[in-house]
Amino acid sequence: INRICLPLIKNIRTAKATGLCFIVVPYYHYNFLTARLMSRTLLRLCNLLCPGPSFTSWRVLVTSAWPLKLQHAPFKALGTDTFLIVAPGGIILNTADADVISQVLARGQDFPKATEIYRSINIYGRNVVSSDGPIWRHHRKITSPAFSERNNHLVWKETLDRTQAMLASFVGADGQFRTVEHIARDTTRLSLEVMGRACLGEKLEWPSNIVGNNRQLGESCSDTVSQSFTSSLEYVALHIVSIMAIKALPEWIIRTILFIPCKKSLEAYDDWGRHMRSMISRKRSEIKTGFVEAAATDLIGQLVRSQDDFVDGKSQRVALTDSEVLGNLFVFIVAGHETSANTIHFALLLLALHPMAQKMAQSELVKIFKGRPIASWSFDQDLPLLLNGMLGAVLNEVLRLISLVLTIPKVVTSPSQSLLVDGNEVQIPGKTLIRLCVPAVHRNPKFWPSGPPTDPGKLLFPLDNLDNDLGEFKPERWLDRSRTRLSTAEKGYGSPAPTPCSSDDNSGLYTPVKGAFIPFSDGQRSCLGRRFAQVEILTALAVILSEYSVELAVDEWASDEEVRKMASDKRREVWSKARQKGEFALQNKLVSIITVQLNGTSIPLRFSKKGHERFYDL
Ligand code: HEM
Repeated sequence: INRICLPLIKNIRTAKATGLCFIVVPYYHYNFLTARLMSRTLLRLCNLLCPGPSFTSWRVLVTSAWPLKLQHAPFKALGTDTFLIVAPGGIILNTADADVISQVLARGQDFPKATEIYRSINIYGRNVVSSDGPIWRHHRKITSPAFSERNNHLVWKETLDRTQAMLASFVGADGQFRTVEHIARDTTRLSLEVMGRACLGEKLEWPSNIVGNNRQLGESCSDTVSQSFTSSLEYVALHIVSIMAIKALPEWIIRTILFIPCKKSLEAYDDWGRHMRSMISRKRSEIKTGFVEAAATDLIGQLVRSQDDFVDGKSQRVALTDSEVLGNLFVFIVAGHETSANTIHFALLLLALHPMAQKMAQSELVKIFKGRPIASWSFDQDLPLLLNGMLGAVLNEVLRLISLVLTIPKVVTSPSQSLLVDGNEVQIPGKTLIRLCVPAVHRNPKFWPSGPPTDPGKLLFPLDNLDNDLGEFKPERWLDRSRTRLSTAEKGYGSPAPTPCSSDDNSGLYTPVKGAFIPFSDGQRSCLGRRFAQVEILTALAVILSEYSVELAVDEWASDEEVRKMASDKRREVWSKARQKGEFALQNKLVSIITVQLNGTSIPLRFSKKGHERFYDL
């Protein structure tokens, strides 16, 4: 009674007082242990005994996956874009309303980041992602300048180079492109290589010296975890979730754990930390001895240099400690490698599923590069054209359709904060957790111009965008700039906080209402690596599409020889099978583990020289 009923009654009263729509659930999703226990007992039992839950059932809303699986559907079913979930452990405000989102993001003091959720990321030291208040301001002030245009230039150069190496690895022994079964592994490696150079100043060498072969990521580690930096970085990147889970345990439990997977993760953790500490001190001596060139552009060099700048300056207190430099480098890798890798992965899948969009992007690349060799591509001249053209539209559309970060968590400072919801001033109680539901607002027809669905007979899951085309991949929607609308924040409610990079806007593309497009969040806690990611993803796609096309592989239904002999109707048939399978996977097999990714399945792809495609003429 004391732990469940009374708090629940109190929370229901508080929720009622807001006047917002609310749904009562029996347990609080963010109470990890209770949620695990209840989902295995009560939820499982109810799901066994009762018919399939509706979009607004508590059985759905207590799961962490609903923002991914149901997107805008619960909001549509409830007839509101902002509703509360009320549990004994607390109240969660969910919103898919661009106006509410832009108010929350603009008022960082009133609605700070819910850093509790990110505590487990502190394993190497305090950092900009998981801190708040003055400590966060201190980290942000020191780390922001590292994400400079000089660093982005390094990202550009490294991505040009590593993408060509990745493409070369797709060619089989017979000189022909082979089917790439797990493209996500290759894009992960590509992204780690770019991170290695632009973040840590290291040219990563894989032990096999071949990127993208069908070897499992992480296999390069020997049983005891290799001493080499690349292997330990790869191992840590691949096992981040389990390493963070182990490190959340008390030290005495950790040190007495004997079973092998945990030991390996711990060794990798120690190994990478050791590598990084010696790298930091090496950087420091490189800077001292005047070897500044490399140190000045990669992120590690800039963070280490900022330590010296501050020590030599007026206030000695301001510098980051070595452990904080390490903590920040670690979160840059966590926040940056998987997000960029998965975006490139999803962009390639969606382009393979939509050959018309791919052709449009390719013809624009012909106009931009006019057949110039990659070595002569220019960061200053060519990148803005990519960002503001069809490829920029492809990137935005991928990020709109598959939001890598599902929800952006904020918390209400006590005692309460007011918000304008549908024109009414609402008092949101202190400590309420706010979830900005990214996939839902990205598909909310209230905030996006939309057309009719391309194929009204085709069912989409979830069934929430049947009367519009917002569930479809249509990069062209970003090319019409006349669609810009105004938001509450622009009309003067609250003052939008400065974003880190002002030069990274795709100003040549359609500008959605403020708060409607938030793949990188917005306001004072927006993504520090936004421009880094944009440069990396666009550059990789430009290298691939300037000379090659990407198609769905059909090996499951026909061999290369059979495809060669097929008439066009037969080819269309096998391609349709591959398309159906690919679309099914994208609609049903996405999961969110730190970021959104395909789980337990992959969509095989085939690259080909332009002009040698197998299904382009269909
Ligand atoms: C497509 C790629 C990326 C996406 C979609 C993305 C998305 C996001 C989002 C939504 C946030 C806000 C999270 C929150 O407030 O809960 C964020 C924060 C952050 N991101 Fe990214 N990110 C990407 C790439 C990168 C890269 C490449 C880096 C670094 C190299 C990076 C570094 C950071 C950092 C340091 C923060 C924390 C900023 C702060 O709290 O002050 N991100 N990112």
